[in-house]
Amino acid sequence: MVLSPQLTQFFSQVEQNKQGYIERLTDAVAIPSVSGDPSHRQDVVRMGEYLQQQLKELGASVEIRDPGVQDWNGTGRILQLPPVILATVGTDPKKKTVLVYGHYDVQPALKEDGWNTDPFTLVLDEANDKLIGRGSTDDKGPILGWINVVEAHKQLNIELPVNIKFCLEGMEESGSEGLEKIIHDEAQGYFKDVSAVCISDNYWLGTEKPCLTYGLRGCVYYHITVSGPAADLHSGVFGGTVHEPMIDLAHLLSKLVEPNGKILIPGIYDNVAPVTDKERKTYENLSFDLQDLTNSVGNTINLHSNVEATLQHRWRFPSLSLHGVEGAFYNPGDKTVIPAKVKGKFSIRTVPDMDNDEITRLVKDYVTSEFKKLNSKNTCTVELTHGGDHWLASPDHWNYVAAAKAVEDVFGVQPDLTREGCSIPITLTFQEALNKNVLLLPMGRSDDGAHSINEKLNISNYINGTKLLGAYLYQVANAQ
Ligand SMILES: NCC(=O)N[C@@H](Cc1c[nH]cn1)C(=O)O
Ligand SMILES: [Zn+2]
Ligand SMILES: [Zn+2]
Repeated sequence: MVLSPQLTQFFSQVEQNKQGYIERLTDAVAIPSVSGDPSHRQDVVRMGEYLQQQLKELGASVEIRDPGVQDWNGTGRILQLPPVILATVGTDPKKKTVLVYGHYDVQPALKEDGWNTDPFTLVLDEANDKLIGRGSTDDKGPILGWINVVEAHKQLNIELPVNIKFCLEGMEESGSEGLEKIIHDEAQGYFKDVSAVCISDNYWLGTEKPCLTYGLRGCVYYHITVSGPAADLHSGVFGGTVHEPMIDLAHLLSKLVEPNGKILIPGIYDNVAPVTDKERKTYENLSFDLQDLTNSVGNTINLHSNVEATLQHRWRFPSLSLHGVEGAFYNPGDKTVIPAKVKGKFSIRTVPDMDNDEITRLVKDYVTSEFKKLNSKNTCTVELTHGGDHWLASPDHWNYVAAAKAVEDVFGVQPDLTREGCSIPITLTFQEALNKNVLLLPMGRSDDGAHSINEKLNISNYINGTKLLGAYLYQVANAQ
């Protein structure tokens, strides 16, 4: 494979800039832009301002859109949502325009969660090729990767091969509130000339080989609330004399899913698309084995004994997870309390051709009928708290062909074609509102620990990932 002179020049500029790129990620990780915690809302805004400044310094024209306000967790506490950043680099009508989406908010992180180091101080561990810190891989590293590409071209005084339009939000980890409306409102405005969309916000299947991702599961999230007593009760005084909300809830939660992962809600599997022979072939020859799962999980607790079943249950079958119970006693030690009101939280990852409204109807009917069987005098309600649809794109599209060639330019291998088990609901919005192909082009590895403790991005993934994003733009420019 022979690289063009521009790409050769660009790759060597990226190598030279390595220190500067790490410093940029250090600055970004230091801003604790946790969207799910109101006390950090100003930090999310500050992170957005940091990106706007970086983009302006590189010559981008930057606009912001106001997504409005948020009623935090339905508590009546009204919070301003962080701005959506729309930035344009290049407006040449003869060039294609790539829309780049990313998010500048992060998941919560506390040292006490088990981090080895302060989550918001980027640790450079050169011996192990790691950059450790919250947001390093999800999603600050990839966003900065795009900015690094623009900077390298400016330094080299060469034009980008395509126009870039950025759409950066600060609420992805909290349901992307307000973004969907902005995309629809701007479909014939800011987003009008977009040729294709690229999102770098997921991970390689394993740790060795890059991949392109063309599918995501959806997610519907529910709360079951059981309440009875007017206040928490003494279990010695009242235990055995009243219906206990926590006992009712434990029974209900146990009726949702079997320990082997089978969902017990009647009708839930009815609309799951059958596995075709063509699809079966897509699980062959992927750079993934059960040891990759074990390594990422940190234990041998796999439900399925082969790769095909494991990937099918991650990508194309629904799953139900129990997340937690609000209102229950959870501190260390023993407290002899009967909690007055408990809220069980669970979600279902959805797949083609499941329908969110239909799932919610099935969930509500089932939980209500199971509660009736308990003959409890407590009150039980079920509510959908947020939902997003599954997504599937065509990997035969020129956008994917361009990305595959870019992977070969940088890594000298053909990428795996993968789907993902997680959800980025805005992906489907871009596809439907703009009627353009969307590509997921990950930078990080499967063991990066996104959302977990000690989140990391390998230094080589950051640097080669920056090269990949740039090479992709060149291949898009040449695509038919
Ligand atoms: N990087 C994608 C990701 O982690 N997405 C979240 C989105 C989500 C869904 N409900 C709440 N957040 C995921 O959990 O899949
Ligand atoms: Zn993300
Ligand atoms: Zn995330």
